[in-house]
Amino acid sequence: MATKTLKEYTVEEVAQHNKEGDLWIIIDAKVYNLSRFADLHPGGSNVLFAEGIAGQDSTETFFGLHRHEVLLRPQYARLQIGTVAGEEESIKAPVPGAISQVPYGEPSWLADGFKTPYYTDNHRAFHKAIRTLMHNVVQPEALRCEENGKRISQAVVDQLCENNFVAMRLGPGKHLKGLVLMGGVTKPEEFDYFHELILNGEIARFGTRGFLDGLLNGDVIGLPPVLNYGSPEIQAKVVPDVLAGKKYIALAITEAFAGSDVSGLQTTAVRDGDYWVITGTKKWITNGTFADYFTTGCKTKTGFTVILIERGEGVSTKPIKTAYSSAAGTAYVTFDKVRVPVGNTLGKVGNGMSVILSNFNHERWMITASSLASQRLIVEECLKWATQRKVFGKPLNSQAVIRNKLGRMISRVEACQNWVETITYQMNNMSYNDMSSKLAGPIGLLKQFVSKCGRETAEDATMVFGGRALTTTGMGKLVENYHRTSGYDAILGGTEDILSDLGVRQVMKKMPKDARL
Ligand code: HEM
Repeated sequence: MATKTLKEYTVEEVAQHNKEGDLWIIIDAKVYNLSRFADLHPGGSNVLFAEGIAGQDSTETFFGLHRHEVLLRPQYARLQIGTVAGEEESIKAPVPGAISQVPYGEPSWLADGFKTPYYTDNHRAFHKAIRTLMHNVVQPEALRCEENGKRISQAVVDQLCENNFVAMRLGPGKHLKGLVLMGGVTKPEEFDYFHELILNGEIARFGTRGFLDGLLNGDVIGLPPVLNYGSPEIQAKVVPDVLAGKKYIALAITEAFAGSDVSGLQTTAVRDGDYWVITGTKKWITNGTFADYFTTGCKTKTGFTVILIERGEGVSTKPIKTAYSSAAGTAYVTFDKVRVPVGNTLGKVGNGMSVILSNFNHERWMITASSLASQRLIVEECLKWATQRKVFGKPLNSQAVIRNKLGRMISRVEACQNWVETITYQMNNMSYNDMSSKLAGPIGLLKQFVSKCGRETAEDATMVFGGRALTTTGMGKLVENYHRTSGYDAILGGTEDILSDLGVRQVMKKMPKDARL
């Protein structure tokens, strides 16, 4: 495709084109011909003919009203006809894989001059590879799906799975053996919880919370019970296809009748020879609209049992409308006398509670890691906005009340980051049994703390952005999405109140009998 040659113009030449039918403006040393676009401009045409805009350098006004990405969209980029002689652009397009230079825009291990006890050169290389892949492949898809509510496309899943994305999201372990991770950047035996922490953060940086759950979170919580408790036959049938992105799986525990109080579940599995006959409903099932398998909590004669159900006769799913995008595939699932081979039982009959509990720490930590990265993105948005937005002739950050909010946002996200990293370090260095017994309480407390901090930051960010935080497009769109959806982090995987309670109950259990003031 032929590229347009850009001419150089002087400021005086541009100034001649300042009327209807002949309108040029300068934004950041680039000359745009808006003559034909003016009538199509979403902000109206009259604002473009105002004094100080038509034929003039409108950089400051432009960045008070638009995100930079507007200029990068192909339909607008082609309005550029030249550059201003002797001037250079100062606001650069984001480079795939680049590190933000905004203070606190990145965790400190990525900031210039800061040291870290946790991350190695391999984590840095891995981070760069993941961020580049996310920028090039996932971000455009995330923005599209968040808006149109469609599930992630198979083409994008295929590209992700070429890098063994689903396998990495399950964390370190023997399921990684023999796989090539991110084109070989990290060897399976090198992959640790800090790699996974990086991955969980990078997928959460688009301000698209519904899509984030649609990015195969069902696999992350639905597959581990199969990996850890499924028979060799079931594993051979299910695991390779799910890791390859050919099939999808969802965790189906919660019901309209019962959530955390698993004993109240009403989905029943009754034995009929070599089959279970399963009847019941499940609600809020992430990725359920497109899942091929359901890791399902059932009431059996003796207690609670987890059974893998394949989509087929008697299984139906319908989307539930929730506050976030239906790209998450949140479903209401109905099982109507579904016949499932007894061999699909995961773990022992009646032992479902330990099957489910075994993955809770990982799930909660995973939600926390993504929640933390979304929170940091909002801090970065606020720092940028408070600097570029002028009120009464001064930047927003010249107001003490705004600086105070920023100070609290930064402190919260840094506190969360440090705690998440400390827990991640423990996960890296503890045996599985130690993790189960020692970390359930701390991870519960960590998750409720991070989500609570996130919701406070969502409130503060809304005040900083004002009306812009209420619109799904434009300057405040990320803040709008975060404010509307940060409650998901506070609820999915265990609500804040329940997790806080869990943490304290663990403390009570471990209090020394002779502790006295
Ligand atoms: C290359 C030049 C320009 C392009 C491509 C452009 C494009 C757009 C787009 C796509 C929107 C919709 C909101 C969004 O998605 O961010 C918008 C809104 C707007 N634009 Fe422009 N614009 C340009 C220049 C200007 C200039 C120079 C002004 C100066 C007054 C202006 C004033 C506005 C206003 C007031 C809005 C409404 C903002 C809001 O609703 O908050 N635009 N423009």
